[in-house]
Amino acid sequence: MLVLEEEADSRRDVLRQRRLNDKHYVYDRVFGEESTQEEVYEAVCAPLVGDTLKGIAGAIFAYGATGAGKTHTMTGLMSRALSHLFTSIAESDLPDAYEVKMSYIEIYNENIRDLLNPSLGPLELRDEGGNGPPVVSGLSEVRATDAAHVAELLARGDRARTAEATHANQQSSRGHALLSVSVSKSVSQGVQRGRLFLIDLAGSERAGLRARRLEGAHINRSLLALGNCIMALSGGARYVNYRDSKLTRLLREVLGGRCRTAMVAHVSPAAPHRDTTRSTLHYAQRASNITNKVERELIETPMHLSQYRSVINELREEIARLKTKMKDDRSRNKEDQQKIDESITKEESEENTAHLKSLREAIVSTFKQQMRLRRRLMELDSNLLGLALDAERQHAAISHWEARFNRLYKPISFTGSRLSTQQSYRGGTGSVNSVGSERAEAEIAVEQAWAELAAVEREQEAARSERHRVERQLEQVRLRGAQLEQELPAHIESGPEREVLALVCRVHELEADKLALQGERAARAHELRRRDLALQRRDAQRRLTDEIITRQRRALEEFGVGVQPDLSQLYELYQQEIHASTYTETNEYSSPYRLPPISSSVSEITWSESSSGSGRGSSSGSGGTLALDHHLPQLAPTPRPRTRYSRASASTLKRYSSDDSLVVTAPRGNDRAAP
Ligand SMILES: Nc1ncnc2c1ncn2[C@@H]1O[C@H](COP(=O)(O)OP(=O)(O)OP(=O)(O)O)[C@@H](O)[C@H]1O
Repeated sequence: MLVLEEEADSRRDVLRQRRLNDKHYVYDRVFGEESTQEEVYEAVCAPLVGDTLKGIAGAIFAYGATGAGKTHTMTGLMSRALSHLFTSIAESDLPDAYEVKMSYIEIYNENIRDLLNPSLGPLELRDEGGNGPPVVSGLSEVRATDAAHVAELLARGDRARTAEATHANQQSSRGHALLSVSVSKSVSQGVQRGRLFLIDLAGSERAGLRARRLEGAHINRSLLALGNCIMALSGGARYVNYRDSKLTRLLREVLGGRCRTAMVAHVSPAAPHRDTTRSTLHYAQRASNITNKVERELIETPMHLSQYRSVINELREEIARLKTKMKDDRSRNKEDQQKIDESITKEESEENTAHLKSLREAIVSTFKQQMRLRRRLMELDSNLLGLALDAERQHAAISHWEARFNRLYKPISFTGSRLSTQQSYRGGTGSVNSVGSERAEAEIAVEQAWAELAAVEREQEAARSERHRVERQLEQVRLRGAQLEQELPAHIESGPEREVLALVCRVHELEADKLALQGERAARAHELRRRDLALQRRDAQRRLTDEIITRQRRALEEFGVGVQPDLSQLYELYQQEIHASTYTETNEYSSPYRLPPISSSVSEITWSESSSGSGRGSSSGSGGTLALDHHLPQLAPTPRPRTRYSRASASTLKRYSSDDSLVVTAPRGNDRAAP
C-alpha cells in the first residue's frame, strides 16, 4: 500500500480535514527508495521470462513523469531479462530447439525508428487485416546468439535513442522505446512462440520551450491515448480506441490482448511533484484493474511440416544421446583405458574389429532404411495435404455454381420492380436463352466438379492406407535400429568404436540439416498453394461485388435515381482498379464482368435547400436535398429503355449532418419502395 498524504495546508484546515483524507493506493508491489534493481527484476520481470519460454507473451512498461526513473528501471530489466533468458535456454533439455530474435524501436514525434538500424528512415505501421497486431514494415529483427551479443545490441539501440536535457532530467528520453524479444521453439505441433515486450515510455513534460512543444504534444498525445485505453479497458468498455496514436496501436496486444502485462509506475516522493504523482498513481491503479486473457501462442504448421519437425527433433535427441556416450567414454581415465587395452588379446581385438564392422554396416543400413521410410511418409502427408486443398477447391466450385442458380438466378419478382431479378440482371427479356446456356454450362461444371471430387476422395483413401502401411514398416525398422544401438555401449572401448559412433552422429546430423531445408521448402510450397486458393476466393468475391454494383446501378436507373458525383467517382475508381488488375493478370482488358462505363453527364446535379423528403436523416438541419436532374450513365452491354420512374419521380438523397453517409429515400407519395 502506498499512502499519498494530504498537503500540509489542507491538514491545518480543520473543516476540510474530515473530508480530505490521505489517499491510499493498493498495488501488487510497492518499491521504496532503497529497493534494488535486482529486487524489482525478481518481482516483476523474472516470472514473465519463464512464461516467454513456455510460449506466453509478457510485457512490462515503465510509466511516470520525466526524471522519475523509467529508463533507469527498464535498462536494468532489459539486460537482466535477456541474460536470464539465455541461461534458461542453455539449461533446458533442448537448447538447440530455441531461436531468439529481437527488435528495438523508438516512437518519436509519431515516427517509428529502428534503433538497431537507425540509418533507415521512419518506418510505416501497417495493419495486416483481421484482428492481428499491426506490423512495422521493414523493421530489422536480429537473431540474438547469446547474452553478450544482446548486450551489444542493446547498447547500440540505446545510443540511437533520442535524448535531451530537460528541467527534470539531464538525459531525458524524448521518445517511447519498445524492445521486443521473441523466443521460438520447435514443438511437435508447430512452432511455439513466446514474446517479451519491454517498453520505456517517454515522460510527459511541461517545459514551455518552443522547440519542444511539438515533441511534447506528441508525447502527451500518445500518453493521453494510452491513458484513455487504460481507462476504457479498466472500466470494461466494449470498444477501446487504440487508433489514436502509434503507441497505442502497437501496444494493443500488450494492453488488452493475450499478454501478461506488468506496469511499473514511477513516482517521486517530493512535494512539488504531488500532482504528477497523484495522476500516475491513479492511472496505475486503474491499470491494475485490467484483466487480460493469457494464451499460449502456437503457430500451427500443416501436418506434413510438423512431421518434418518431429523427425528433426528425434534425430537431434539421438545425436545428443550418442554424443553423451562418447563423452562418458572419454572421461574414463587413461590408466583404466590402458588396462582395458592390455587385457584385450590380439585375436579378441581382430574379432572385435570384424564385429564392429558388421555392426556399423547394420546400423547405417537400418538408418538409411528408416530415412527412406520417413521420407515416404512425408511425401504421403504432403500429397494428402494437396489432395485436401483439391477437394476444397472442388467443393468451392460446386457451392459457387449451386448458389448462383438456386438463389441468384432464380426468377424472383419483388414489389417495386417491374422486372424479375433474372431479367433485370440479364439486361432485358431477350436474354433468357443466354441464362439457359449459362445454366447448361453450370450443370456441366458442377458435374465435372463432383467427378473430380470423387476421384480426389479415392486418391485420399489410397494415400491413407499406404501411409498406414509405411508407418508400420517404419516402426519395425526403428525397433531394429534401437536394438543394434543397444549393442554399442559394451563395445565402446577403443578408438575405432568411437569412430563408429562419430560416424553415426554425423550421418544423423546431416540428415537433420537436410530435412530442415526440405521442410522449409515444403512450407513455402504449401504457403503458395494456400495463397493460390485464397486468391481464387477473392476473385470470386470480386465478381460478385461487380454483379451487385451492376444490378444496383440498373435499379437506380430504373427508378430514375441519379448518381451523385462522388459515388460516380468511386465507380470510376473501381473500374480503373479492375482494369489495372485485369490488365496485369491477363495483359488485356477482357473481364466478362466489367462494370458499365460512366458518362460525364453525371456531374449535372443541382443542390437545392428544400427541406422536403422523408425517412431517416430528414431531421438533420444542415443537410439539403439533392434534386437530381440528370441521366444515369449508359449501362453496358445493352442500354435499357427509360422507365416511368425516371425524372418526374426522382428519389431524394439526404445527407446526414453528423456524418457523411448517404441514405436513399423513397420518392414522396410513391408507395413503391426503392430496392
Ligand atoms: N532508483 C534509482 N537509483 C539511482 N538513480 C536513479 C534511480 N532512478 C533514476 N535514477 C537517476 O535519475 C535520473 C533520471 O532517471 P531516468 O532517466 O531513468 O528518468 P526517466 O523517467 O526515464 O526520465 P525521462 O522521461 O525524462 O526519460 C538518471 O540520472 C538516473 O540514473
